[in-house]
Amino acid sequence: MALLTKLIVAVIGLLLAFYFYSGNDAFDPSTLKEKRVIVTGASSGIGEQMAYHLAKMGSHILITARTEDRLKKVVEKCVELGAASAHYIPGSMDNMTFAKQVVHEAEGLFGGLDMLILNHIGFTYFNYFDGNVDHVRDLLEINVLSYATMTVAALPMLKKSGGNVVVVSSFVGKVGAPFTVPYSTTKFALDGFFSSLRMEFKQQNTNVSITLCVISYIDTDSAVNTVAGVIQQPAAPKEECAFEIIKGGALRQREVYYQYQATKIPLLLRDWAPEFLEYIMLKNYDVTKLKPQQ
Ligand SMILES: NC(=O)C1=CN([C@@H]2O[C@H](COP(=O)(O)OP(=O)(O)OC[C@H]3O[C@@H](n4cnc5c(N)ncnc54)[C@H](OP(=O)(O)O)[C@@H]3O)[C@@H](O)[C@H]2O)C=CC1
Ligand SMILES: CC(C)CCC[C@@H](C)[C@H]1CC[C@H]2[C@@H]3C(=O)C=C4C[C@@H](O)CC[C@]4(C)[C@H]3CC[C@]12C
Repeated sequence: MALLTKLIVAVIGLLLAFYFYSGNDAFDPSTLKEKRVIVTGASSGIGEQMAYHLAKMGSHILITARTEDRLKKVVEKCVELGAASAHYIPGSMDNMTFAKQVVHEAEGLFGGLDMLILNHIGFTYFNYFDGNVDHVRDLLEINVLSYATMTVAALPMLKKSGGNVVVVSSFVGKVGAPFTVPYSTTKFALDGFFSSLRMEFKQQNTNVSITLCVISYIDTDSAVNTVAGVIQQPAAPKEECAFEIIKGGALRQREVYYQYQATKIPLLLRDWAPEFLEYIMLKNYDVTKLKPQQ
């Protein structure tokens, strides 16, 4: 019995060591120098911060979102920060022709592509599901189908460069959570699409990495304004989050967990103690602070 206990402790210790130390490979930001990168949803939030990190690393950057004046300002700052070059293309990702156009623009500007960072999301509400399935469909177009469309369009260039696809998902792309029904649906769909595609790439020896990023609550203006007061967990910094996403993509990691303790650790409970995880998550919500449905 004592031997069994020791064995269990040893196995748990090994598992913990594996979880904490795997993926902590050394990252050299200079590997991004002169690399050709697309960042979607880069007019604000995490996408904007990724553009600034890439600029400091000396990359060629093409950013996109709908709001042209904001994109222009981000590009100007990228140039100041040391980007090899910085460009923008405004448009909406509910239009698949535009999604392809962004990739073709990169081909025209850079003659190839090394990293495709898919980060944009369409607007959604943070409240009880209102029964509107049309909204779920519209959000799937913006949050998922445009990601698939851009990946397909970029694949020939990424195969040539041995490049990376980086997909920004969420903790709620792995576990369901209240007030995120349409949004969580789209993030789960990304996991199905990109995790399956990653395995096909392995079978076919396709030298393109796919990094799915599982992100916890981040202090972007839109997130903080949306969940204000309801979520008790503190928001993590967008600058660090953006850096960890780029790092994971450059290191060709299959998944990035940020913040680790707010994503990977609770996810250990998902398949083994789902009701306990639900209990912890519900404790984290203050429903009395919920804004009225808009
Ligand atoms: N913040 C958080 O707590 C968390 C965020 N994430 C993920 O991180 C990523 C970034 O989130 P965050 O920085 O908070 O979001 P923001 O709201 O700050 O940024 C969203 C970006 O997407 C653009 N966008 C919105 N609608 C469209 C559209 N129809 N077509 C094209 N672009 C559009 C916005 O610009 P514009 O309006 O000009 O088009 C903006 O650049 C998302 O994938 C999100 O799911 C994951 C977990 C937590
Ligand atoms: C272990 C648990 C305590 C963790 C619970 C964390 C939950 C509540 C966290 C994790 C991811 C978070 C959401 C997210 O991914 C992105 C967005 C989009 C943004 O525009 C509006 C806010 C929203 C819905 C976040 C809301 C809060 C979420 C659900």
